[in-house]
Amino acid sequence: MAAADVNNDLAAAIERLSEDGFAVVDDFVPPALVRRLAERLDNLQAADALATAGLGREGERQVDRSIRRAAIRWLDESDAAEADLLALAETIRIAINGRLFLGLFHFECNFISYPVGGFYRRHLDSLAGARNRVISFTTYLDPDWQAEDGGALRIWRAPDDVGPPALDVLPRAGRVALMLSEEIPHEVLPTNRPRRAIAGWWRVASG
Ligand SMILES: O=C(O)CCC(=O)C(=O)O
Ligand SMILES: [Fe+2]
Repeated sequence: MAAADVNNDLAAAIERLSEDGFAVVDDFVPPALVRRLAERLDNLQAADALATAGLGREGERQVDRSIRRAAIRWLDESDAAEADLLALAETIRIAINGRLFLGLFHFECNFISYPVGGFYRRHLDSLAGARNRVISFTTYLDPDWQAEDGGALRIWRAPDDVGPPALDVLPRAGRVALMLSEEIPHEVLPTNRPRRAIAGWWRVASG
């Protein structure tokens, strides 16, 4: 996809994000970068460098395998593929701030590796009022994902929405989903094949 198309798609997605609380952009992460990130995650996994995912921030981690079954590792700039993903996220941050004036500041993100049978039950990424995580980002690293592979990201419209979901997002390679962290409950349905994702959050400057 040409850069101009990507920018148009991103602008339209940010518009939907502000109206609906969530938006999905296909083919946002270029295939070559998806491959490098997938390889990086595989290498980390082979080196036993992933941690069992907990709930909440590092340091106050609780591991509850009835809520979440996955392994994670935080990204940083020291690996070239990770740095390129962080640079791409920075373009999203600037675009969101330019349109929605949210004052997004800090970004943190982690690789998530879900084994067959892995899942993440319905949750919000941030508790309202804490001004903690403001916008959530996810992207996916597995080629040729099909509906029967399971593992959809299931999204509802509001914290107290217990009706049918608004959307099931298949974790297709290159796809980016954005959500308002305090507003949009979501879950990862059990996956029938190993599922490689990156999830991140922008915060506003505190204080
Ligand atoms: O893997 C996904 O699609 C979403 C992950 C998620 O909701 C989270 O890490 O908070
Ligand atoms: Fe989440």
